[in-house]
Amino acid sequence: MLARLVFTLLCVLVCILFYVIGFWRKKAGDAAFAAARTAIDEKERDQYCRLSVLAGNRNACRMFFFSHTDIYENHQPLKPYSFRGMKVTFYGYYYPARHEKLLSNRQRMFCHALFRFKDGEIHGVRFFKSCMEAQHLEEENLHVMFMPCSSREKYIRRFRRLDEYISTHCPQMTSGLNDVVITGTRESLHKMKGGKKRILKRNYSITGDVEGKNIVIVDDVMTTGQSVSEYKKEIERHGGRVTAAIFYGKTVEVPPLFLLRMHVLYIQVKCLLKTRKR
Ligand SMILES: O=C(O)c1cc(=O)[nH]c(=O)n1[C@@H]1O[C@H](COP(=O)(O)O)[C@@H](O)[C@H]1O
Repeated sequence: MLARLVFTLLCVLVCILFYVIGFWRKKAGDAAFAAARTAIDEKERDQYCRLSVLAGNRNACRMFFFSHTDIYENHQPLKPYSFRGMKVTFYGYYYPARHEKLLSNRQRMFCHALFRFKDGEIHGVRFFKSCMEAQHLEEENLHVMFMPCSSREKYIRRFRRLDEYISTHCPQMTSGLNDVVITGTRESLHKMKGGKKRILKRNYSITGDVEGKNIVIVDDVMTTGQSVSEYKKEIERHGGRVTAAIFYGKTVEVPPLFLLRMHVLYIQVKCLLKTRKR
């Protein structure tokens, strides 16, 4: 009887202990995360962020990933790579708006610039030139085609300034802004369900003469790459040859949080061993 009572008491004590540890671990994680968000420089931000990850804070895991995107992503900005028969380059990483609070000032500014490009508020010439230079395409005879958007207004607003730039500053290139007619409106692609398996509703037709032309596609964001590859197929059905594609941003994909935690643990242990050796 007494043994059973002692056992029950011990179990209750252990539960209380776990609860208290969990409670303070969460508090410590939240505090470190708050410190990371208000840190004055990247180094301090990273240190607090790692502590918060170790204390189990999920947002800190995402923040850690965003600060080290280049380690996890297969492709780097302005480094061309092959994708479904095209050379692809992007200008920078795009972090979806829901993660805005976890970004550094530099990343936030980049995403704001991307949104302004999407809305036609900035011309995107620097992005265009940088990506074309990265692929050594500045001097090539190319026909530039723009990715059709959800409506005609958006399409013209977004790309008209690049169209002007190409017509006035790039004598060796031609702009295909008017090769496409947007026939109706469709939902924004990122709102469609189904990820890579979603069925894209085509709301445009190619009316310009693209036959035999060497084509580069320009778009704002690449996420799964499905829309650019469908557009490429459609252009090729009309006789064009799509050799390259450039994007203002490439959407990052957050890896499983568990992997991020393991990575942070590994880094912390390595740091600890290093300081003990000294
Ligand atoms: O404006 C969008 O629809 C959009 C928002 C967003 O957060 N991410 C995003 O990729 N898109 C659009 O989705 C298209 C790329 O999606 P994928 O086909 O998955 O590569 C581009 O035309 C983007 O404009």
